[in-house]
Amino acid sequence: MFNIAKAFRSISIAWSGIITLIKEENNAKIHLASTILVIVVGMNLGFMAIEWLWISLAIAGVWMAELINSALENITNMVAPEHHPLAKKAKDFAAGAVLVMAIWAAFVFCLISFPHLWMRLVFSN
Ligand SMILES: Nc1ncnc2c1ncn2[C@@H]1O[C@H](COP(=O)(O)OP(=O)(O)OP(=O)(O)O)[C@@H](O)[C@H]1O
Repeated sequence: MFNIAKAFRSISIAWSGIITLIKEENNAKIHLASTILVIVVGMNLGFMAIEWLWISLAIAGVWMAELINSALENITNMVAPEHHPLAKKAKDFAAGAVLVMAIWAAFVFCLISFPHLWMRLVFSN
């Protein structure tokens, strides 16, 4: 039978994972600042629904990549606390995944915001 209390507990645990990430990981603080900045800029420039769809996908993608990267980092640290070439590979691959998502997110943001900025410039004169 569906247990609503268990479902809420799972959500609460997942949320606390995100909070721990923000508290402990420097990159997550950068993602948080970028997320807030993008939302503020998007609201200011008046992004349309379809544009918010892409922006939100990009933001969620970066957060997902960072969460998975940090999970893999922790598992790697547990399995191989000493220096190991495979541990290095695992961490570097996971970090690469975050970089790929961050570059794509920056591309999406530029692609969406530049035409808005351009229109602002043209019609402000
Ligand atoms: N056990 C290890 N064996 C070999 N190389 C490692 C090991 N641990 C870390 N490294 C190398 O050092 C780099 C930095 O590792 P670290 O654990 O500090 O993560 P990080 O990249 O600083 O992540 P974050 O800043 O998100 O905490 C890794 O990307 C990897 O190249």
